[in-house]
Amino acid sequence: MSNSVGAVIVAAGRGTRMGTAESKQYLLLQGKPIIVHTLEVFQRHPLISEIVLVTGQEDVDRCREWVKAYKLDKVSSVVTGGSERQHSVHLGLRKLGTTWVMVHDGVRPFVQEEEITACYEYAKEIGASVLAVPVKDTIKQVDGEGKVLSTPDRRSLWAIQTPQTFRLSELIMAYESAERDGFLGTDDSSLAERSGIPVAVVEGSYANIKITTPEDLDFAEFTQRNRGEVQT
Ligand SMILES: Nc1ccn([C@@H]2O[C@H](COP(=O)(O)OP(=O)(O)OP(=O)(O)O)[C@@H](O)[C@H]2O)c(=O)n1
Ligand SMILES: C[C@](O)(CO)[C@H](O)COP(=O)(O)O
Repeated sequence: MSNSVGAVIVAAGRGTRMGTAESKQYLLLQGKPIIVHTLEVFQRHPLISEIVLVTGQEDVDRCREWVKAYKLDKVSSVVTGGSERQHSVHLGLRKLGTTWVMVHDGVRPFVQEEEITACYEYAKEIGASVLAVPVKDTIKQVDGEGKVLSTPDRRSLWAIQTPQTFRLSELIMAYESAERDGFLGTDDSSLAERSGIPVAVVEGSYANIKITTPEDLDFAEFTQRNRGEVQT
């Protein structure tokens, strides 16, 4: 049976927490849109055979231009996303034709090749996988009035990232089930978990940030500069 691996890269958000006129995924990092940096990581990865990019309706044309300009020939389609991340992912899943899918945030350009490989290996072994890091801060559950309810044991807490890796057919079923039930999750794994799919955590790097607020841009510039990226 084919073990082909594809990626759905989601970049249809508005980036409100960034507070910029330009959506954060299109802000320049070392002269290149953040989304292009992210796409290039998966374009370069030998495991990935197909990429579907999900973006805002008004950005489809310029994304298609960037796909051509940066020779991102693994991108098979650029599609319009939805009002929530979950809707965007679902629209992307429908366009992919591989056995496995890695769902990845377009604003996480610092994922490393070996992390992508590890996510696939663990997903093959366990059923599904998510890249993550152990939390460094103490986490507390707090009620609506700001009163501390509990302090979970930190040793069991992980900060979940992307890519999140699944058998495409299983993730599509999980998405359809969530849609039927009106369930809205903040990541893909929560939909898989509720459908009974076992998910493994793959320890990654704290550098695999989701560029979300202005201070993340400073970190992103520093990281990109210090990675000495070979301009392609
Ligand atoms: N309707 C949406 C919402 C989010 N995303 C994508 O999902 C990823 C993670 O979402 P987030 O960081 O929350 O991005 P935004 O929703 O754009 O940010 P904000 O919540 O600050 O508006 C991003 O690459 C974003 O573009 C998407 O494709 N479709
Ligand atoms: C999917 C995710 O990046 C895992 O941490 C996160 O849940 C996305 O949340 P957002 O609010 O859509 O950025």
